[in-house]
Amino acid sequence: MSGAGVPKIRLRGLAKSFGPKVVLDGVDLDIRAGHSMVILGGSGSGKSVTIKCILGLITPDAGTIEIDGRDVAKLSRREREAVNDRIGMLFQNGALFDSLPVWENVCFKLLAQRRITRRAARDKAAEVLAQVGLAASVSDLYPSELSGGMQKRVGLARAIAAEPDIIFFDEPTTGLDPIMGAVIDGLIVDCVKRLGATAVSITHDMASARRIGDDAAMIHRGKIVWTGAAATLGETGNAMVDQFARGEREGPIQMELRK
Ligand SMILES: Nc1ncnc2c1ncn2[C@@H]1O[C@H](COP(=O)(O)OP(=O)(O)OP(=O)(O)O)[C@@H](O)[C@H]1O
Repeated sequence: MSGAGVPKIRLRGLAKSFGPKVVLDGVDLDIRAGHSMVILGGSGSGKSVTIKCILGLITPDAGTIEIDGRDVAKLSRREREAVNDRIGMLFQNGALFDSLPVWENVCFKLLAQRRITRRAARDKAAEVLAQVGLAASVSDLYPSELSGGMQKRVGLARAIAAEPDIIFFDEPTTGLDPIMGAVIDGLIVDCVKRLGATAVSITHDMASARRIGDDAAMIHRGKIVWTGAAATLGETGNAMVDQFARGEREGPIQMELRK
């Protein structure tokens, strides 16, 4: 458990370059426990690289990542694995395994870690599918037999099945029609609340950002240039953030691109 005031995730001076290309240039960010943070930024601004650093998939060149107040670089491999076991992830394209039926996809992590029998996994899958509004009969279908919205729901069910306390959402509404996007956002909010989890989302969809976020942060040129309430997006008073949130061609970001 986090103590009062200790962020669930704290990034300080996070830096990462690929060859000569500086992607993260000193990212400082606090993500509050039990809250939902939305990370905004242009294409290629380093949102995914930031999340991959937190997940331990990319090693930063400099800076620290603390989860529950502990510097993850100082954890043993076993401790790091234990941290990752408490993290769920909804990938942009669902990333479901085509060769496995829905129920095995949903309980993949629990089965792989032998935390559940195959029989119990079927029951667990039905229970979690119900939480994302899918009937138990979907359990035996394969991902190719599902619509995009259903695949997203199954991906969400998989992300929450192991009852994580941190969940990452990578562009959860991309590729969905606006109504299905709103439905998925509602499910995300419900599931995160039910688990009492900390959520971190990447999205380019401002309506979605306002719906799922408590807090928002904008990354630009490898740094966090603004943090504030997600509800204020578009009217933050920060010209860069408001331009981005409103999708306006003219503004400080455009001026920089012209240089
Ligand atoms: N493994 C890698 N090797 C080399 N360059 C990389 C690698 N991963 C990311 N990059 C580069 O880092 C930059 C930031 O990538 P990242 O995927 O974090 O962007 P993003 O903000 O998530 O963008 P988008 O919104 O388009 O998904 C890009 O220029 C990308 O090409």
